[in-house]
Amino acid sequence: MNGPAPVLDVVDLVAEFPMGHGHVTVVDGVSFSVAPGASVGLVGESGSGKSITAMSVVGMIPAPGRITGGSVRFRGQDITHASGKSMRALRGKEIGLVLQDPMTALNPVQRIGPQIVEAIREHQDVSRSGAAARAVELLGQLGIPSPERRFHEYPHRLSGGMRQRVVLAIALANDPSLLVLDEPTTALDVTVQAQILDLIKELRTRVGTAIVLITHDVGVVAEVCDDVIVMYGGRVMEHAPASLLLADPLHPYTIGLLGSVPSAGTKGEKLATIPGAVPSPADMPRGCPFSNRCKNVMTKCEERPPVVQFPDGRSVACWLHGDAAGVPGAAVRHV
Ligand SMILES: Nc1ncnc2c1ncn2[C@@H]1O[C@H](COP(=O)(O)OP(=O)(O)OP(=O)(O)O)[C@@H](O)[C@H]1O
Repeated sequence: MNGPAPVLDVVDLVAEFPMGHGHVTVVDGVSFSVAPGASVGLVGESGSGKSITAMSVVGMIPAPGRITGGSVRFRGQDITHASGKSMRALRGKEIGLVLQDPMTALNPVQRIGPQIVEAIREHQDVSRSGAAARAVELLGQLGIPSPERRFHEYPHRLSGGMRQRVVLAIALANDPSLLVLDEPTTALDVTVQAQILDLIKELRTRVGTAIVLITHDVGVVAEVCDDVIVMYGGRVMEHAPASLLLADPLHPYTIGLLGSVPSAGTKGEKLATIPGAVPSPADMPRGCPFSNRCKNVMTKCEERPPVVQFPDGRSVACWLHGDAAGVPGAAVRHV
């Protein structure tokens, strides 16, 4: 790949949880990279491995889960198996993180303002009053009314959406190089969502922050993401520039997720529901994990599909495209 060195480079990542005498693989050979100022969206149904991918990247895979293959590089440094201490230091400053449950990131017995102030002062040489002013400014930018008053509230006094914005304020406070967001706007109303997306975009251009964003919202994908990774059964089914993926999805799973008439105009719409349910990781079909729900299933799908890389930047793991070796410029990678 040409251009600036990626902020984040994930190669063939595998993550497993122990089960009985064996284990289940919940992230299975995921690769992607994010350049400075670029953004990648992770989409897919619940249980497809998006959160565990994101948590593996930031060193927070919940025990007893662990990374058993592949690598994660942050600004050129291998952090795949970095210690908890060094990852905590990175997460405070260079990696901003917003997970689904905002309470896990907040101290319930400390007022929210001082929590943001502490996050700033831990990594920047600023006075307490300077950091407090910055905290109030951030809360205001995130659409929190009366931020000076809210500064003194405890987390439990705030609604879920407000708490989520406090976590965002902490994640944004130190101008991180990488921002990992798991459904950051799901609980929020449309106006606040738009404010937050604007702030994320501003950070990309001003600081060059690289973004990894998990979302169920097609509108958010269209608005924020340069590239999209569609996951299912822990695997990448399709990876493409967002505009191409929304206009012309290749994988039957992506087509199902986007509904029958996908277009970049499906703003604010949730991903569609596909008949059938995601099997548990232990019951995934062999070969293509989507084969037992796929309208286009073929005998061949009992074998693991190769990843076909098209010259326009799209890649897809599906036997329907498995003969793309004949397409000029296409590359087929057997995994
Ligand atoms: N602590 C855990 N122990 C065992 N299995 C887990 C654990 N956490 C997640 N899993 C399993 O890992 C798989 C991937 O889960 P993950 O949370 O990454 O999916 P997801 O795509 O992010 O879904 P959602 O959109 O609901 O967050 C699921 O099958 C889930 O059951």
